[in-house]
This record gives sequence, C-alpha cells and structure tokens, in this order.
Amino acid sequence: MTRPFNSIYSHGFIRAAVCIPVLRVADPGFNLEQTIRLAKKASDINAGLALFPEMGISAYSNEDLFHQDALLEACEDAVIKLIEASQNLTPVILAGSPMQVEGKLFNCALIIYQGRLLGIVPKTFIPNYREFYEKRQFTSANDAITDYVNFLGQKIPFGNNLVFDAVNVKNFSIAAEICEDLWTPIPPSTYCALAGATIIANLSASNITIGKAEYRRNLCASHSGKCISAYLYSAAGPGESTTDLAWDGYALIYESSELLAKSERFIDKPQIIAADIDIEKLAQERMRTTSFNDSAGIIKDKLRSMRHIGFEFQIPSAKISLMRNVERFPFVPENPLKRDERCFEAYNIQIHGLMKRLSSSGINKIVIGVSGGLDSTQALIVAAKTMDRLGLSRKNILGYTLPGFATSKTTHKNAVLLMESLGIKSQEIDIRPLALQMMKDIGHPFAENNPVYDITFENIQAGERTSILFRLANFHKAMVLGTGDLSEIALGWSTYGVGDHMSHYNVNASVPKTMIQHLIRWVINTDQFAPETGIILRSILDTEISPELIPPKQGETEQPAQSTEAVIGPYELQDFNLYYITRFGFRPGKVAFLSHHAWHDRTKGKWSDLLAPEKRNQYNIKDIKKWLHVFLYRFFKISQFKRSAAPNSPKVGSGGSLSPRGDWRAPSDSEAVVWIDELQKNVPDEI
Ligand SMILES: Nc1ncnc2c1ncn2[C@@H]1O[C@H](COP(=O)(O)OP(=O)(O)OC[C@H]2O[C@@H]([n+]3cccc(C(=O)O)c3)[C@H](O)[C@@H]2O)[C@@H](O)[C@H]1O
Ligand SMILES: Nc1ncnc2c1ncn2[C@@H]1O[C@H](COP(=O)(O)OP(=O)(O)OP(=O)(O)O)[C@@H](O)[C@H]1O
Ligand SMILES: NC(=O)CC[C@H](N)C(=O)O
Repeated sequence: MTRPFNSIYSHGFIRAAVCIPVLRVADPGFNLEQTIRLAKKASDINAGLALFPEMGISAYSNEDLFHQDALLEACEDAVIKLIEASQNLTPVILAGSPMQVEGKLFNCALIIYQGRLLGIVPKTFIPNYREFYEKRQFTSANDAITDYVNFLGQKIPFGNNLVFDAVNVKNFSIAAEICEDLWTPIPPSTYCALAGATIIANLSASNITIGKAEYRRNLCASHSGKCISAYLYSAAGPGESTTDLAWDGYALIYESSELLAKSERFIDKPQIIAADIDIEKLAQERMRTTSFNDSAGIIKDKLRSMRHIGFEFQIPSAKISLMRNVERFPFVPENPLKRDERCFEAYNIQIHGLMKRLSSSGINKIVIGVSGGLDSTQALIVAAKTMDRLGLSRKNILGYTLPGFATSKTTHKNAVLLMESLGIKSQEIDIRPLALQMMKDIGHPFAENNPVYDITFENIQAGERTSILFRLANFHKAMVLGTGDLSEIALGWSTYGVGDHMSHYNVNASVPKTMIQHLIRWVINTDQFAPETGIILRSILDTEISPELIPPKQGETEQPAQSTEAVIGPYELQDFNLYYITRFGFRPGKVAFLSHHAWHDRTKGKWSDLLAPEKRNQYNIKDIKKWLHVFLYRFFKISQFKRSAAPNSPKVGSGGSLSPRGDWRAPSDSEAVVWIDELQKNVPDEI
C-alpha cells in the first residue's frame, strides 16, 4: 500500500481534540452554538475526533430542572441541530445530553459523525454520594432494557457496550464513558478497550475541590496505561452552576499513561486542546503485551456481547504535520530532571550488573582494553565505580592500551591519561608484531608491505586484541569486560567471535551510543570522579568515533583516520531508527516520518542543554532515507548472527535490549526485503 508521506493520517495517527465550551445552565440553544463553534475549530485543525463535556448540551448542574419537559425537548432539538451541523465537519463528535428512553432519563454520550447519530452511550455509574445526587434524576445504563432507540426514524444503538470502529482506518476505534464511570474499580471502558477500542473518551462534569485535579490526572494516566489506550477527558467548567460547587474546566489527553496535552484550568473562555494519538503504537503494544490479551480471555462472554458500530472515516487529504513533540534522542530525554534520573539509573544498573557477576563468580579482577574511545571509557568508569562499591582496590582493574596500525595519538593519549587518573593498573602491549605474524601466516598482502586494508586486515587487529585480553584474564584470574554498545550490536559493527564482539561480561550491550555520550557528560557534570578525570572525559567526547583499524595517511597520526559514522551513518539517526523499529515494530515509512519531524530543522524543538550548539545537527529526508536503508539492511539482513551469540549483559532501558535470551529473539538468516521495499515505496527522496 502506498501512502502520502506528508500526513499524520498515513502513519497511524489520529488527531484528537478535547473541547471545554463556556456553557449556560438550562440554555441548550446557547450551548449548542458554543459546541458547534468548537467542533468547527476541531474540524479546521483536521481532528478526527472532538470530545465535549458531560451533558454539555444542557449543562450538568440542572438538578431537578432535568425533569422539566421544556428543557428536555430543547435538548432534543439542539441534538438534532448538532447532528445537522456535523454534516461537513471532519471529526467524530462526542457530545453529552440528557436523553429520555423507555420513559427513563439517561445521562448520555452521543456519538455523531457527518450528519449521523452513530450511537448513544448512557452513563453506567450514577454518583449519589456526598455532593452528588444524580440518581434522583437519572437511571444507569445497567437498568436500560432496550439495545436500540428510535431517533428521527432511525434505529440507533444504545448501551454501554458500544465500540465505534472506522472500517477504513485500522485501529481507529472509539469508546465513550461518562465521568463517574472512570472513578470505579471496573470502568465500562475497560471492556471496550479489551474489545478493541483504542481511544476512550470521557465526557465529564467534575466539580473542583482542592487536590482533585491531580487525582483526575492519576486516574486518566493509570487507566490509559492499563488499557493501553488513549484517554481523552473533558470536564465541564465555565458556566456550570456554582450554587454549591465550583468548576475548573479541565481537558486532558493521555496515551498509554503519557500526558500528551492538557488545558488551562479556571479559564472563563472556551478552550480546545489537541494531540496526535499514535493508535498504531497502541495496537503494537497490545499485540506484544500478551497479558492484556489474557485479560480479554477471562471475560470472553462479556466481550462477545460488545457491539461494534462501523463508520467510514473521511480521511483528511491535506498535508498534516505531526503536532506532538518527537524527541531527537529517544534514549536521552531533553528534560534535565528526567535525563538525570535516567542517567543515574542506567549507570547504576551497569554497576550492579557487574557487581553481581563479580561476586557470584568469585572473580575480583577485570581485564579491559582501553582505546580512548567512548565505549571502553564508559565501561572503564563503570568498572571503577564497581570496585569502589565492592570495597576493592581500583588496581584490580587491569587496563591495556593495545595500539595497532591505526591508533591515533589523541586516543592513545586519552586512554593512558584516563587509566592514570582513575588509579587503575595499566600496561601497553603493541599488537602489531602479533598481527603481522598472522598476516604472514595466512598470506595477507600487508605482510609484504602492500597497503591492502580489507576486512581481514581490520579483523586481525580486533581479533589479536581480544585474544590477548582473554589470555590475560586467564593469567590474572580476571574477567574480560565487554564494551560493545547497543548501537554497534544493532548494526553488526563489531568483529565476530575472536574480536570485540566477545567478552566475559558486557556492561554496555543495552546502552546505545547516544546514551553513552550523555552518560559520560552526566558523569562529568555530576562530579562522579576527580576534576582531572573530567577534563580527559571531555576530550574523549570530542574525538571522532572510529574503529581505528585502517591506518592514516603518512603524517596524519593525530586524530583517528577512519570515521565510523561516515560508513554506518550518524549514530543519532541510527539510534532513533533502532528505538522505533525494535521497541515499537514501526514500519520504516513511519520511522522516517518521525525522524524527519524530529531532525529536519535544528532551530525547531528543544535541545539538551548538554549538547553544544555546533553539535546540533539537522538532516533532510534524503539523508534520513539513506541511513535508514543502511540500518534496515544491516539490522535485518547481516547482523543477527552476531546478536544470537552475545555475552551476558544487564538490560538497561525499556527500548534497549537486543539480547537473544531476552528482548530480541530473531532468526540469524532473515531477509530485509519487506522493510527495504516499504522504505523505497513510502519514503520520498525529497519533500
Ligand atoms: N548469517 C551468518 N551466519 C553465520 N556467519 C555469518 C553470517 N553472515 C556472515 N557470516 C560470517 O561472519 C564473518 C563476518 O563477520 P565479522 O568477522 O565480524 O566481520 P565483518 O562484520 O565483515 O566486519 C566487522 C566490521 O566491524 C567493524 N568493527 C570491528 C571492530 C570494532 C568496530 C568498532 O568501531 O566498534 C568496528 C569493522 O570496521 C568491520 O567493518 C564472515 O566470515 C562471514 O562468513
Ligand atoms: N588501541 C586499543 N587499545 C586497547 N583496546 C582497544 C584498542 N582499540 C580497540 N580496543 C578494544 O576494542 C573495543 C572496540 O573498539 P572500538 O574502537 O570499537 O571501541 P571504542 O574505541 O571503545 O569506542 P568507539 O566504538 O566509540 O570508538 C574497545 O572498546 C576496546 O576495548
Ligand atoms: N459527574 C460526575 O459523575 C462526577 C463524579 C466524579 N467522581 C467526579 O467528581 O469527577
């Protein structure tokens, strides 16, 4: 299927609007006008859904006026006019009104779409305690006998078991419930979610008292998390009666416990908030969280009684850019507080993993190759802290510089200074004689002074280093600490087996490169080590990322000659790809859309204060597509065999493990064709 690239509706998003109109008590004509005005605004911003508060047509605080025929008739008239007005509007409208059915009065959500009343959902839990006296006027959905009502000559589904499915948009399924319904142990929307509703809308009229706003947020967050759904919440505000209560008017949009948008409170003007809900992500999460589906299994009969009402959603054809913020660094939050917490946790998970492995194995020494690059630096500082926590001397860390044909002066110097400043035991072993001997033995042309820098040339060096480190571990009763990070593991950027791929325990395997960079910055900024260590760490951060396996041209020995990112792509893009493909299973087209949104303009969105302005990059769609292609090919086609044989290592982040024993079980011989085809078909070369 080909999809126009430039619209959120091509990438599994639905724009949802939540409206807080200014109301008048017992004035349906006025309230209708306000409702239509906001519904048009929602339509103008291409929202697929617009939610209004509980009994927004009549206002909620009518009390015994609800038993007045004049008011009920005026409400019915307003509903008819709202249905008419919806004819040319984009969103499905969820509006609240009292409705007389079977001679009883119900507090209802009306689901209206383009001139049709799709269904009516009455409130199930009618509060009748403390300040609430709703049972005096209203009947619960549970006490309704009929499943349908006749409205304007049509048979309209009626009940609290309705799910509204857009038949032409996968996973766009809506359910409604009303205020108190959410405050109960088993909200009716739980069943709707288990029956497939991805967007739950709550029409509410929640009077405000001190502290209640936070409680509502907690309810919405946890319910949307448990239901793996979006939760839209619209609580009536300005205009409701203040005879005994006060109203703050509060709109919230959550997606699986994450707050996407919220309104102001205590505002005496109409408000509308909107957010793009990733229904595809919700569906993905439900598919993989099989315990969600187990919950459906135990209430099968109840779920069989749910009714699905289909409608054809007119997908807006305009170019519609994503409204939500997509972080450039999904592994490293831009928000300093969150980032600090994440760095603290990541660092401590690494340390605790290693502490446990050392104590359980009875080994108290570590062997590590220290290159002056990022990964071995991170592993080394984790090892240093581990020794501190275990009460062992840092001299139990045996660090080795292992210069080869391509080691630059800068990395070498940084490696030596770092080991010195951390007070570990250090030694240098030149790997060139060993590597040359192997080249001679196997007949590699470099042994005869021919500058052939092929994969064999590269891997001989990585292999000799590993061989030396493992034998040193035997010799010193130590364990080889692995340094390969998650990004390298995803891209297969390591030398297999007898190479940097193998170790006794790897602390970095679940930490992507962009996070390692931030962790090192965090270690500097939080003064985890002495100030002189901080200076060396800064210099390491500023060095080009390189495997240093291909020698520089004569005389250019200062900086690494090889650039990793020139071959496998910028790590900041590859980590973005890695996160969305492995954590959420998104199609490449969607990943490119998100990546373009995040990366196309360096002046947009927030940047981490830790990242210097000259390091703030931007990428056009052509580059995004090019490097995503590299990622897809390397990840799906050529590198799984390396992951299938990975050393032990602690899982650090929710989006960050490719362990074959844990988060990523995949065949070593799969094709990449479906991902690459989808990319070619759906991602343009320019926008
Ligand atoms: N599906 C499969 N199942 C089993 N074996 C498979 C296989 N596909 C290839 N192979 C075999 O695996 C071998 C290729 O793998 P491998 O020996 O690892 O070699 P390879 O992946 O070709 O090369 C290693 C790459 O990693 C880079 N590197 C190495 C070390 C450190 C760093 C760094 O910067 O961190 C980067 C280096 O620059 C080079 O580009 C071939 O001999 C091939 O026959
Ligand atoms: N010159 C070296 N001296 C000692 N160990 C080395 C040397 N070069 C590589 N190694 C070991 O091999 C590992 C892989 O090398 P590589 O160059 O990929 O990693 P790095 O330099 O630590 O970090 P980065 O991948 O970010 O450059 C290193 O982490 C280190 O343990
Ligand atoms: N309208 C209602 O159902 C209000 C009851 C709900 N517990 C609230 O205070 O928000």
